[in-house]
Amino acid sequence: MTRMISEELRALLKVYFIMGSMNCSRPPSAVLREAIAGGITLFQFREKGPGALTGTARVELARELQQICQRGGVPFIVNDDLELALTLDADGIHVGQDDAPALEIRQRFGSGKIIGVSAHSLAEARRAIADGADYLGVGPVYPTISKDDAQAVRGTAVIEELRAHGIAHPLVGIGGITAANAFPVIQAGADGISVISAMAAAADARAAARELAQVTD
Ligand SMILES: Cc1ncc(COP(=O)(O)OP(=O)(O)O)c(N)n1
Ligand SMILES: Cc1ncsc1CCOP(=O)(O)O
Ligand SMILES: [Mg+2]
Repeated sequence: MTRMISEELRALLKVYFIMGSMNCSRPPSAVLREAIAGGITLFQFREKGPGALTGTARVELARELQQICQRGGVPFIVNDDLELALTLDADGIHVGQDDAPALEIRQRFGSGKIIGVSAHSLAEARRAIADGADYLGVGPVYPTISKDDAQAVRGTAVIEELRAHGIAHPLVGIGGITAANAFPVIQAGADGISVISAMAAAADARAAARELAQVTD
């Protein structure tokens, strides 16, 4: 399979939902179905941190959510775990600066898969692109309650800096993004936004997804 062209990927990044069971007070399957009905364009399975499932239960949840994505026509990305991504034949993987390098992931995962890499600076973005990243996750833009070890809040400055230095790669902003504060992220040059709590903790994930989709359209 050939690498996904940037324009196709840019469209997939518009409303990128990231979730694990520990982010939900309702069954994750129900939250994901609602989010898909509301118009999410990409989903990342991120089952980690306090209260996260492990072992077989984690793999079973991943399979269940992958099936929901497949039925809904939304690509399924795995956070961090290349073995899980390979086992499930996921559509892609997202890795950070402390995870396996994109170069190594590309060698094992194949050319048709989506590889996302977190970048907090111009240098990290350049390295990720050189290593074969398809898209960048840039943040935290705003304060977040969903990642204990998040780096310092950067506002939209890093996104602006990357675009000003000619980085045209597909990218999403991440960290504390809601429908109320998403527009500056797009204005700064992001192709889309990625969120956990704005959708996973919403009483109505479908409405939350719709509101976010309106901002990024
Ligand atoms: C789209 C997107 N952007 C950034 C991240 C953060 O990845 P990382 O820095 O590896 O942190 P963890 O999510 O693994 O805790 C992401 N997951 N997705
Ligand atoms: C995974 C991750 N990486 C940087 S911030 C963050 C958490 C985003 O979650 P929320 O949208 O709830 O702030
Ligand atoms: Mg990671």
